[in-house]
Amino acid sequence: MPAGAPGTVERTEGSRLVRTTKTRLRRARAAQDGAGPEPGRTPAALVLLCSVAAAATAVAQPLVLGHTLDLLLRGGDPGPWPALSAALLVGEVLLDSLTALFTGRCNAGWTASIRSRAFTGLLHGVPDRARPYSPGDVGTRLTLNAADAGGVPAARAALAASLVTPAGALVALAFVDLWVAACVLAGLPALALVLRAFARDTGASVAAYQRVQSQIASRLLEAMEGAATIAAAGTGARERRRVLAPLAELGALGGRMWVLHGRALARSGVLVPLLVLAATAVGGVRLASGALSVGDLLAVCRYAQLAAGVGGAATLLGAVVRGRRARERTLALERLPALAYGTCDLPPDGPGDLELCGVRVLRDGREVLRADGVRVPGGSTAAVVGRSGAGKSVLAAVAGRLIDPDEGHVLLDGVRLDRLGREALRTEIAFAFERPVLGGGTVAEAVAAGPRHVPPEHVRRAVRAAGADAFVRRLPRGYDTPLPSAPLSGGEYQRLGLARAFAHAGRLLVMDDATSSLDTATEYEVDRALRRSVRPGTRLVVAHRPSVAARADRVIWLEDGRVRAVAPHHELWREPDYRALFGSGGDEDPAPHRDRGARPEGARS
Ligand SMILES: Nc1ncnc2c1ncn2[C@@H]1O[C@H](COP(=O)(O)OP(=O)(O)OP(=O)(O)O)[C@@H](O)[C@H]1O
Repeated sequence: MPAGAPGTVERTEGSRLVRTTKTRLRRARAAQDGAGPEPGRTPAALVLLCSVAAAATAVAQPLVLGHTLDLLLRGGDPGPWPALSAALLVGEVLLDSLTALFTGRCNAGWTASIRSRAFTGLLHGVPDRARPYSPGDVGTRLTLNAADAGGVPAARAALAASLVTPAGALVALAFVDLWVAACVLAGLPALALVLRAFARDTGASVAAYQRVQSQIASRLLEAMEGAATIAAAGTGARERRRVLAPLAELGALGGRMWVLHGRALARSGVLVPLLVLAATAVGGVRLASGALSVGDLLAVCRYAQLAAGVGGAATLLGAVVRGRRARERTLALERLPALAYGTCDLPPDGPGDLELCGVRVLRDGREVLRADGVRVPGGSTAAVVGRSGAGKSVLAAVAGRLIDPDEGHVLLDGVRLDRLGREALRTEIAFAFERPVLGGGTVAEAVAAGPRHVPPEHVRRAVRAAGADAFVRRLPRGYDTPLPSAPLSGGEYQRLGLARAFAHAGRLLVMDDATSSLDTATEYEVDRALRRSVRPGTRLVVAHRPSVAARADRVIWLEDGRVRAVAPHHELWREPDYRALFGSGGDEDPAPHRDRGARPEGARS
């Protein structure tokens, strides 16, 4: 390919200059973004091509067969016509097989692509915005709906081709005999009306069916997650009724779709034979008057059948309608608002100064957080406290840019978080959660997984710091134990999440209730190890325990989404409202460990 040829681009790969086509480059970029390869248009075009070719052979057959029959009846030499008839028959079978093959490939390609786009949209989306979609709903959208949506291009191609046959048959019919063609043409509008009504009525039912289907999946998953609670409360029967409650509606909607389908088939099932009968009758009259030969009559009957075959498009039309509704559901995931990243970097070796300036977060029209002028100096620890629902997790998410505030901005070492590049953001800010999700792989792989490569010795150091080394070593294969088969308690799993955050700690570490499952002594040990062995930086710790607040340099006290005070724990402790947060009505501080090295009662040495 000559340099600078149209449609080509040059790029460097290491020291090599690589020339590639724009299409390939676009596909490679899509794959890099995690969107998976773009589906080629070829398979859908091939389905159309093969279906149209099959339709053309079907249309040609009656003419050729009729002519062959006439030649044979006359007793003369039929020449190449019998061979041509046989070739058309074989050709149609072959083309039908190819259509089936390409349809399968096309469906698989589109389904994979749609699923991967929806999945990428979900992963890139702001987590907060994905909240309305329950796991069961997401599962349905990514599986059933993606498969239905993936079938649309092939179904649409087949639908287009299925209209070629009746149209071609009508033209051929007109070529053989105008009277019979006029007779068939007169009946076609009735068939078209049947199809139109089917498409219109079925659309609404399909959308409702898909919604109810995902409702059941969501409830089932909720029940599975809460299996222990259900068993303990003895509410199995009630839960079963709750999960299956939408089944009646699903059944009714499914029944309605079958009724619509059946009605369309029945109507066309009555119309088609009537039409064929009328065409045969007109053809018979024309044969008797000598206007048609026997072969012509054969062709006329077959063409009337093919032209009336437009009724068979109902099934394909149903697939297209269902697929389009399903596509709307996968698109909702694909188009979840994603965070846009800037191009700025952080100043090298910054201490991790954090500042929230004029921050407001609104949800459903309600202000769930307002924080202005809240500063956490680099290298210090701030505890975020407040009653349940006060906005602690929202503040943590804004501070680490899991979500963007609706107003205001957050500064890290003087740089606005929304102007930072993705890499700088994710390598410099680490998160640990109450219920981490560590995925598959081995224990070591799960802890190492993250924005930067973590060597094995750092993994072990992080696991030790999180107080997880002892139980990890007791696992059947130690650090190489696959996580799904590791018998871990909630607290142990939480510590692995902490270990992952420690292994990737940058200049800001946000811990959202990440030690809630640890006993006080272990939590204290983890805190000490965090100060000693994890990369120094700023810590923002959402806490419910006074011991955590007491060890922090300052406490950000939230009340109903507003910052009530920012001060050290021992100063705030003088306020009865603050003490009440920790269930302490008296003046005695249950966590008198204000110094960094102080140790709670019961802590091991
Ligand atoms: N995506 C959202 N949509 C609607 N409301 C939301 C959303 N995210 C948070 N909220 C609301 O914001 C408020 C603060 O939530 P947040 O999770 O920050 O509370 P919290 O202080 O961390 O509570 P807890 O201690 O119980 O975890 C709550 O009333 C919550 O319902």
